[in-house]
Parts: sequence; C-alpha cells; structure tokens
Amino acid sequence: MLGTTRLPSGLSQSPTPSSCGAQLLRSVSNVGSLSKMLERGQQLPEAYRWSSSETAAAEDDPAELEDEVVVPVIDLAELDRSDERRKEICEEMRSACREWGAFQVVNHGVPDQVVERARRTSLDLFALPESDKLRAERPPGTLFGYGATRMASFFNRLMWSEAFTMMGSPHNNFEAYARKLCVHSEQDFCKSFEEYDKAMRGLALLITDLILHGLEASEERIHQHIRNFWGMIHMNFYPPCPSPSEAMGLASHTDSSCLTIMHQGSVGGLQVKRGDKWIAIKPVPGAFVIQVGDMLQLMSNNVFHSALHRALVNERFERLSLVYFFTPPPTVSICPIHPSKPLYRCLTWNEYLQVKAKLFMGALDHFLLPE
Ligand SMILES: O=C(O)CCC(=O)C(=O)O
Ligand SMILES: [Fe+2]
Repeated sequence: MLGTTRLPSGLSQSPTPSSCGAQLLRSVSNVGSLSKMLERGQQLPEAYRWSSSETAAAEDDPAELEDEVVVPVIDLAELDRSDERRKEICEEMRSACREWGAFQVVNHGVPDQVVERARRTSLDLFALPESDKLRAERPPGTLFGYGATRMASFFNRLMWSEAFTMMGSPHNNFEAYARKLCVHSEQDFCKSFEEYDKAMRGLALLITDLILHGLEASEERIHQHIRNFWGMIHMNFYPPCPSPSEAMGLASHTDSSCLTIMHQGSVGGLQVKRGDKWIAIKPVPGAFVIQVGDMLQLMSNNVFHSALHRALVNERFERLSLVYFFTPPPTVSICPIHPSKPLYRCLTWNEYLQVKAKLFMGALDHFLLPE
C-alpha cells in the first residue's frame, strides 16, 4: 500500500475506492472487443492499420533465416558453483548487454507456480468486462492503472494491445486495485502479485548486481545503489488479431527502467533491433527476457545500451507479457557509476520520466554533458 509515502507528481496515483457493480456511462472500444467483432482476414479499422514497412520483420525475408542470430540465453544453474563460474556468467551478461541490450535467463530459481499464478490472475484481469477495467483507468500523465500503452500519444496509429500497471514493492498498490476492479477474491489477487513481485525483486537484485560487477563497480557501491530500487508490475495483453501483418502490438521503444524482466509465455512476438534488423526473441520454456533500460545505459556511461524493442501480434493466439520494471526511487540522484569521464549528468528518475514524456526517444540525449 502507499501508506503515508509521498510520491512525486508523475508517480502519485492512489486509486480511490469505487462501488462495485456501478455502471460506467462511457463506452470505450478496446482491442479485446474489436478482436471478437472482426472476422479472420478482415481489414482492421483505419486507426489500427500500420504500413507494411513498419511491421515487417527479419523473418519475413527467407534470406535472413540462413544465418539466424539468437539473443543469448544465459543459464544461472551453476552461478554458485565456483567463483570462476560466477565470473563467466558476469562476462556473458556483460557481453549480452553491450551487444544486444537483452538476453534470456533460464534456471533462475523462480518457481513455475509463482509465474503461472501471476499469469492466470493477469489474464483474469484482462478478461473482466471493460466497464470494470475502466474503473481502474490510468489517469492521463500518470503511471498506474488500465488503458492503452502510455506511449500511444507519440504515434498516430493505435496499437493492438491493452496494458495494466501497478506499483510493486516497496509501496505496492495491489489491494487498492483489487478493490477498484471488483475482482472475485481480493486476497487471491493480492497474494499472486505479492509472490510474483517478491520473486521478481530477488531476481532483479541478483541480475543487476551481476551486470554491475561486469562494470567493475565495488560491492558496496552496487549494493548502496540498487537496494532501494522500486518495482513496477506491468502487463500487456494482445488479443488475436484478424490481420496481424498490418497491426502493431507495441511500437518500437526503449524502457525507462534500469532493468526489465519479462515473461512472455509460449507465444512469441517480442523483437529487438540489432543494426537495422528486427530480431525475434523466441520463447524459451521457463525463461525470462532481461532488457537493459535507459537508466542502466546512463549508469553504465553508455557501456551498455537500452534495447530498442517492439511487439508484433498474431492471428491465432492471445498473448500476455508479464513485465517487471526495476527502477530507481523517484527522487534519488542517479549518476554514471565511477567513470573517469561521465557522459551524462546526474538525474532523478522522476526528472527523467518528465523529459521522456515530452521527448520520448530523445530523452537520454537530453542529459548528455557537453563534450
Ligand atoms: O510484450 C512484449 O513483448 C513487450 C513488452 C514491452 O516492451 C513493455 O511493456 O515495455
Ligand atoms: Fe518495453
């Protein structure tokens, strides 16, 4: 719960209680209902149609498949076997963060049931009647609640997705949202996200720690830095799309977080940009996708780069991506870690979000120091 914690403007959204069952006098057409109304192959409404050059993927071109490149999959099973093995894993992460800004992890220790429960609860949430979901609608300019993706305002086409965001630890607002959404059992709802949040926080601390070791930052410095970071639980739902080649699930962007941990389930769609090509991050059973966010790019002084990525949709399957954003606390100063020559000035995450809301992809450059 938010309790008495004071949040800065961009982050302050404490849901107010609403009465369950009350009718909303607004009708909003969302992709969930559109997906049910349209026949397979039927053209999408104009507002949802993207040009083929925008939605084309490397896999559309058979020539690209011959020397298929794959985002690294890093096995954490032997992390504690020896110092040497730990160093090797740090090195694998360092090189993935430099080359790709992304990798997958397997044998991470997060129990399958925890993931499955959170995925089930998320799917139940998206399956609620639209009027229920709109009770938790994200107010404009804020981070938390239900609606279209926050970056929608930067594009002149609509995306084929719905999203829902809640604050994770240390100030989670699960209970307030369970009440707002009128979910069947508030207790089950909160429990499944509390478990997931706890597991994700543990994994985020571990992976950020390993990545920062690759920067040769001191143990104490790393710990000081990330121990107080915050978590956000974010879900994207992509219903089956009757005409996927002209739709965009989530347009190309980088995450504002320090680190992003994503569970995409068995239905793929996520792509990361490498050079001028979009490369699919194919689902690996049980894996989490890890992505470098803008804050880690800044902290690493451009040694790592935040991954440019997007999500495409498909005709047959619904898709849920369950995302955990690991972020600096909003008002704490974040700087490049121990560089001889810092490229960026220090900033707070709150300050960064305000600039990103105006400049979107140009936001990090805004904080570059003059040469
Ligand atoms: O659903 C996906 O594959 C991507 C999600 C994502 O990039 C995001 O939520 O920031
Ligand atoms: Fe993202």
